[in-house]
Amino acid sequence: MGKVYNIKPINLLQGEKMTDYLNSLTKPIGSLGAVEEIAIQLAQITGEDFPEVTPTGIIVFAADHGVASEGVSAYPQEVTVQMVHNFLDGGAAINVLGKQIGAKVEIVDIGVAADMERAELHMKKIRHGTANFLKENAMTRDEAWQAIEVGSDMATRVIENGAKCLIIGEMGIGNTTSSSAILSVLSGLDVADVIGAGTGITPDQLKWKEQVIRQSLQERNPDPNDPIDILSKVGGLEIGGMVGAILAAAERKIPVLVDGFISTVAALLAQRLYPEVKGYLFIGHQSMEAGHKHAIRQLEKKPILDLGLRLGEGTGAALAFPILKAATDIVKDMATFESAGIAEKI
Ligand SMILES: Cc1cc2ncn([C@H]3O[C@H](COP(=O)(O)O)[C@@H](O)[C@H]3O)c2cc1C
Ligand SMILES: O=C(O)c1cccnc1
Repeated sequence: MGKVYNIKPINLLQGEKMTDYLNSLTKPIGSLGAVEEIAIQLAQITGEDFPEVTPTGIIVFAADHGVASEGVSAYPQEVTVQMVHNFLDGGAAINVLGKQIGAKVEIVDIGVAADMERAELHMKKIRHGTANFLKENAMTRDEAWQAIEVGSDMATRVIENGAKCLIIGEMGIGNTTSSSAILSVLSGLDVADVIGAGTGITPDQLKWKEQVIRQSLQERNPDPNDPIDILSKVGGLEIGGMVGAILAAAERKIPVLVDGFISTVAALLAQRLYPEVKGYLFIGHQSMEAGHKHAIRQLEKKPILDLGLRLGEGTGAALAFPILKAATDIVKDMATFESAGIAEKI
């Protein structure tokens, strides 16, 4: 069994207080649209009159997938470790976008197949990649819980170092296959509806990917009502890490800015473990990956941006972050009708 997380429902009363305050600011009521909705949710999450989201922390969990050996990705498995070096050298998209929003990017090896030692890398390897879930369970239940704990410990550290908002990202060749398998089980949707081209596979490879997932789900038969059974049978270690990070942030009333398909599937697993988690989540963007809209719908959420991204790493979340910051600035810096001496609605 894993650790128990004490996740409280969000504070609806604080949200009502924020609505009243937003209505007192010098603008027609509701005219800042989704930005106002975000401000209200941030108030509900933090319980604060003036919520803050800076500094924000980014955690990228990296791990390999045994199922990659089935040829379900457009790139070879070695790209995972090569990208980890790239993250540490500052050359990946998430480094650039993280820098733009003043966020530190923490990289966690939670299950990369290759061994590496780098000063800035958090070495938390649980195993050298998952097993090929077409042939056997991806990992044990115990390893699934360990992954969740690594993620929650990591998020706790980032939050204790001052982060007021958490962005989660991932790197793992083959992880759209794992995420589609998880989503199909959690949603009951057919595999064909939740698969996509990932890193850019051909239509023929996509058919094969569908077949691999279909057969894996038949063989492994994960229990739709047991998120840990699903994670251990067809999941990934970086997905478990993201689940744990989300739970730890929610426990500490820290908003989580979720990225694309893979991280939203992790958020869905977290929500199935602890339904209250939902209130703490923002979905940064709508990914091009076909299953993402279904994952978002399962969470009854709306993505902040829709820019045609299909990358992961936390990039779409980092791009959406300035909208969250804008919501907090509006609340903090706008004049009220009273302070500015402007006539209110008749
Ligand atoms: C160079 C490179 C950088 C990436 N950064 C994120 N991903 C994304 O692509 C992978 C998932 O797609 P699939 O399931 O098709 O392998 C994950 O690593 C995801 O983070 C990348 C992929 C590549 C090739
Ligand atoms: O949306 C994502 O997170 C995504 C999509 C394609 C490939 N990698 C990640």
